[in-house]
Amino acid sequence: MNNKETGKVIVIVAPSGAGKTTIARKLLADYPEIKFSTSATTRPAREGEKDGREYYFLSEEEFNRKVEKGDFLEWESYSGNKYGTLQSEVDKLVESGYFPLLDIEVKGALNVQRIYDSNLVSIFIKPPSLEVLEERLTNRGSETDETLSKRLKRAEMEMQHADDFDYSVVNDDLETAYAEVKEIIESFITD
Ligand SMILES: Nc1ncnc2c1ncn2[C@@H]1O[C@H](COP(=O)(O)OP(=O)(O)OP(=O)(O)O)[C@@H](O)[C@H]1O
Ligand SMILES: Nc1nc2c(ncn2[C@@H]2O[C@H](COP(=O)(O)O)[C@@H](O)[C@H]2O)c(=O)[nH]1
Repeated sequence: MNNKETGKVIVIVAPSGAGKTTIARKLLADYPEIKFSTSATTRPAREGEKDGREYYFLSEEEFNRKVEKGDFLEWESYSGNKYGTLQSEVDKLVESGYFPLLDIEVKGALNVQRIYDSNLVSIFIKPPSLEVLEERLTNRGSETDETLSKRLKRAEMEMQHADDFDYSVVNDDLETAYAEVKEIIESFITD
């Protein structure tokens, strides 16, 4: 499948810790025609993360310059840092015939959804409960007490937006959730 003419975009959205990156990675491994749209962020890199792969890691000043230049399709502040989708990143992938996959938070996803409209599919990944979400974030070991509590607080608001997206999938058992996501994606990219 080639996406150059159609310019379709895939958005996976979820509260932090629900498992969207885990599901996105499985999609990227199974579908060579789907490519990750690398976002920019002011958050420091986690262990094992590489600049230009997980994110473009920017200083606050570099990020703000890009905002002023209008380089972002969307951007948001999240848990004390800024995150944004670069229009050039999405365009580059479409130009090369790929389906860009955006792994972004709720407010940014709502904005991108408005822009791409019917050329976009959005899937909200739900954790089985907020307790499980906390457990997953804690086990991931990526958060301090402060960032964990900010993310959980934000998750409560984000969960209320589940119905604003095209589909919502509960990520309790990973393989079951992934099978549901695959079905949605296959129908979108072949349509
Ligand atoms: N179905 C599942 N059952 C148990 N653990 C899971 C499941 N899905 C994901 N996880 C684990 O939960 C943690 C959070 O998953 P992941 O990093 O994919 O979340 P995320 O939604 O991308 O978070 P963030 O928005 O912060 O990047 C990871 O350690 C992951 O291995
Ligand atoms: N609005 C946007 N949100 C983004 C973007 N890139 C990532 N994200 C989301 O931020 C949170 C936190 O991510 P983390 O890597 O620090 O755990 C998470 O929900 C991401 O999906 C973006 O470009 N725009």
